[in-house]
Amino acid sequence: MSGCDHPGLLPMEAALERLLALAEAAPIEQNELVALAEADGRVLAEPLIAALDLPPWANSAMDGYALRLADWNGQALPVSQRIQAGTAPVSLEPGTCARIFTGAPLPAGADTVEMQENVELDEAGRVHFREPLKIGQNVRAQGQETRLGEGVLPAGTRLGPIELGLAASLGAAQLSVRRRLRVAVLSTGDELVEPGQALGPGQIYNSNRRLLIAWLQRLGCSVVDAGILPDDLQRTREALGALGEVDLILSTGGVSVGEADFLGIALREAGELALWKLAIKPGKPLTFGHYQGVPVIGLPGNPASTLVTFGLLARPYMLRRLGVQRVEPLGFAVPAGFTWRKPGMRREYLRARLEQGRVVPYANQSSGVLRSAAWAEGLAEVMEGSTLSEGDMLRFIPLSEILG
Ligand SMILES: Nc1nc2c(c(=O)[nH]1)N[C@H]1C(S)=C(S)[C@@H](COP(=O)(O)OP(=O)(O)OC[C@H]3O[C@@H](n4cnc5c(N)ncnc54)[C@H](O)[C@@H]3O)O[C@H]1N2
Ligand code: MOO
Ligand SMILES: [Mg+2]
Repeated sequence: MSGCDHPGLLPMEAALERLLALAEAAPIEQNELVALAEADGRVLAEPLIAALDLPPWANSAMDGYALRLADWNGQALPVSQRIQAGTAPVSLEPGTCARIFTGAPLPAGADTVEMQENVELDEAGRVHFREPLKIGQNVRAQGQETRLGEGVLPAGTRLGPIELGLAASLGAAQLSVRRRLRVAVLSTGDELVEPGQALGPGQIYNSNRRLLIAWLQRLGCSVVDAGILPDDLQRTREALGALGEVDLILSTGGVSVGEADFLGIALREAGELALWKLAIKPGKPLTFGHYQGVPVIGLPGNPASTLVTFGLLARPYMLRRLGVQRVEPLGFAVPAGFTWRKPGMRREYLRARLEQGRVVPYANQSSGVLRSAAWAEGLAEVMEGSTLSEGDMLRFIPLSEILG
């Protein structure tokens, strides 16, 4: 495999680097306190600091008997108390053991738990332990997971079920999170009609709007639906200018070189385009600019181009504005289940599946075919300038890594 530069097309890494630098220059810095129940998908604004030791007290990892090992010389021990989870034990009487259950606090004086399967009880109810016993066995020490005051999650953490569970375990009822990113979604195209309406000649249904709004909602954004914009320069200027209250305008279509592609023109007259034309397929005419100070990402109109550029470029940009550090999907290396004979000038993101551990691309990779992505489990990355034989390794980015 070898790299290959295309004059005028920006390589993927450079495009992403530029976008992330633009994001860092426009960070969202307002925070809000939200209940845990509302925090899924949000970004932590301040580190989560442990307000207690976890576990708060030493407890038993097993159902069994607690003893002080130094008190035991092989003799049977009487049971002096019974301790269930949720109760407070008294100190262990010397020369005795305590009946104890999983998650119950260890009584002061005890340091070891034996599981009930390993002991025998005699008629007098005394417990016969067997060698060997190891001091501390089956005891979960106070603070073994987390110490009071310790930083548990850094600011910039994207909260999901695991982080919310962890915050709950530390007793946090509310978290300080970045406010939602406000994103306007604009669909450009004279041909677009909303589902539910009849199609006229030359018309198609608007799929990008639904795709993007659902995706943005999963990302925790607050969405302004700016509807459909006709292919008209003056209307484009007006529409962009009317969306001032948002953090980002996300449009689809109108960024290529056609005579009805006005989004790029409107952005260019408003100032410098920070980004246009990338060495990727699909997604070449991806555009970034500003309109009256508001960042605008112009996603190419073809639905698979919208999907790829949103997932691999716009999504990282948006997360970085909220302070998330790791914003790019990792993916993993898998062997190709296909051959690739013609090295391309652009890096390709094939809509593909894994079959028997190998990447199989959808047969029709046209950027107009959204069905390819519904069939796919991920994006298979074919580097610019490379050829592939079956079994050669390439990166596979599961859609699940970028869809939320
Ligand atoms: N002469 C050239 N033509 C094109 C080039 C080029 O380099 N030279 N690039 C092609 C590539 S690559 C792409 S990608 C598209 C991008 O076009 P635009 O972003 O300008 O988008 P449109 O022209 O408005 O639409 C493209 C295509 O997508 C359909 N579309 C648009 N919006 C939606 C929507 N909301 N829902 C469903 N489908 C949508 C539209 O009907 C077109 O078929 O340009 C190539 N052309
Ligand atoms: O970049 Mo376009 O998205 O190849 O079809
Ligand atoms: Mg066009």
